Amino acid sequence: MRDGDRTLPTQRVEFAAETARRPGRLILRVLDGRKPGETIDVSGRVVSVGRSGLADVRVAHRSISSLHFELQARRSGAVLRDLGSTNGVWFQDRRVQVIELEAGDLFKAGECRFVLADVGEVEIDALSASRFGQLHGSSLAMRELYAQINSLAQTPLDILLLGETGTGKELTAHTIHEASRRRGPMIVLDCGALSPSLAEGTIFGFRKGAFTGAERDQAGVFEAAEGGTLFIDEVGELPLELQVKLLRALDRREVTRLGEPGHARKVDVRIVAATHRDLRQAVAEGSFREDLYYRLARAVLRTPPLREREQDTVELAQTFLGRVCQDYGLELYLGEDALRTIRAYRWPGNVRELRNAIEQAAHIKRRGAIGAAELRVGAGRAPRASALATGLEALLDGDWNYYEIHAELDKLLLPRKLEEQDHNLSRVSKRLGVSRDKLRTRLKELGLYSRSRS
Ligand SMILES: Nc1ncnc2c1ncn2[C@@H]1O[C@H](COP(=O)(O)OP(=O)(O)OP(=O)(O)O)[C@@H](O)[C@H]1O
Repeated sequence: MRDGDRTLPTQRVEFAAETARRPGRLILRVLDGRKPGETIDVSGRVVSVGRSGLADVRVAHRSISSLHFELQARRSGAVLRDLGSTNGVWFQDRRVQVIELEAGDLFKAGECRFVLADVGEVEIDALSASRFGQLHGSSLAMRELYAQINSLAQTPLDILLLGETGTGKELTAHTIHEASRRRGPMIVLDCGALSPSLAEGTIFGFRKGAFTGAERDQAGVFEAAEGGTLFIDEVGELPLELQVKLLRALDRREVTRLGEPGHARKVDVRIVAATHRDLRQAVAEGSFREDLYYRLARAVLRTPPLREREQDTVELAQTFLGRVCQDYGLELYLGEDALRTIRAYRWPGNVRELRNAIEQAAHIKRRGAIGAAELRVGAGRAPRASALATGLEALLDGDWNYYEIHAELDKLLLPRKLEEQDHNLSRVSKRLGVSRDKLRTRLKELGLYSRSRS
């Protein structure tokens, strides 16, 4: 694996399944459009509404974009998000990007009015396990994922994994492969790292002399994964001309090496594809082929972001710490204030961020209790550009409300400024042009106060 993970031998364990309930039932009333007054049950975790067949719910009206908005169920309502529509989403006469709705709220998309008529729970299957294959976590969101992997792994279906960066898509692919009991290997093809000139040869293989530099016959990743699983990571980055060829290979289960026209080779490969991009949006924009999307999306799994499974953070932190200690012969544990910091920090979504924070702290401390001071969560230890590229993008794209976004920005900003000023509150308040009292209140609200001095 590319990320320093370890491959464990496949364990055959029987897990008990249970039924559980989670938010997910949404009833939407469409007041305009072709069938005014129609009530639609849009139950599901995230539901898209638009004019095209790509949307989960189609609303035929000229003012509605092909993918117009999305609803995500919450405990007592739903998060409504504009999907880049032309005519916008409107709530109380204001155009909104993301807003939290309660049952009974009326909103507009283009010229059509909708009411979120009712919300409730749906019944789901979950496994009673705190880990499954290489995935850790005992939150309901993870246990639902385990149940889905468990029921899909041994089917012949190809699987599409959707989820934000660093939420465990690759680990999920490994877990699917292990649980599938397919005897061949799992091969990883990272479309984001493919060199354009070598991409086709890497995927489908080539014959000696097929192009300059092709000095010997070479199998592609499909053939290398024979009898096993081909994990196609960042499939949304695959150039359009290769998307056609990939679709053909998937449909016919055969590949043709470069330089061997007319000589197709049969392959027995299970495909698991992943992307952090919204592929339906990419289809709507024309950068991803619709037929390939439907081919890949026959079975879809979502890896939940950390913010949807906060109860897993301490468990994951302990797991990561155990691994560094084992690898480097360190003797460390998480102190009370570190545990408090881990619980209090609003992790945006990325498990990798949590792992990095633990690993850095372990190398700084080396022995004894890791305290909050070593755990520089959200303190912007990454260079500014990459913090902006990953953290902020995820934040702005995520379903955070106004106050949460400001809190996340402050959690990045304030620890950085405190550190620059040697944790001196007066100097930080002067530097930022905000009163000392206001700054102190804010630090307290965010659980950052204990680390600063006046
Ligand atoms: N459920 C989990 N249990 C244990 N570790 C996890 C879990 N989810 C993610 N991780 C950790 O986070 C890191 C990122 O996971 P992974 O590479 O599978 O994510 P990804 O979604 O494929 O990321 P990217 O989109 O950047 O490729 C892994 O190295 C792993 O250590």
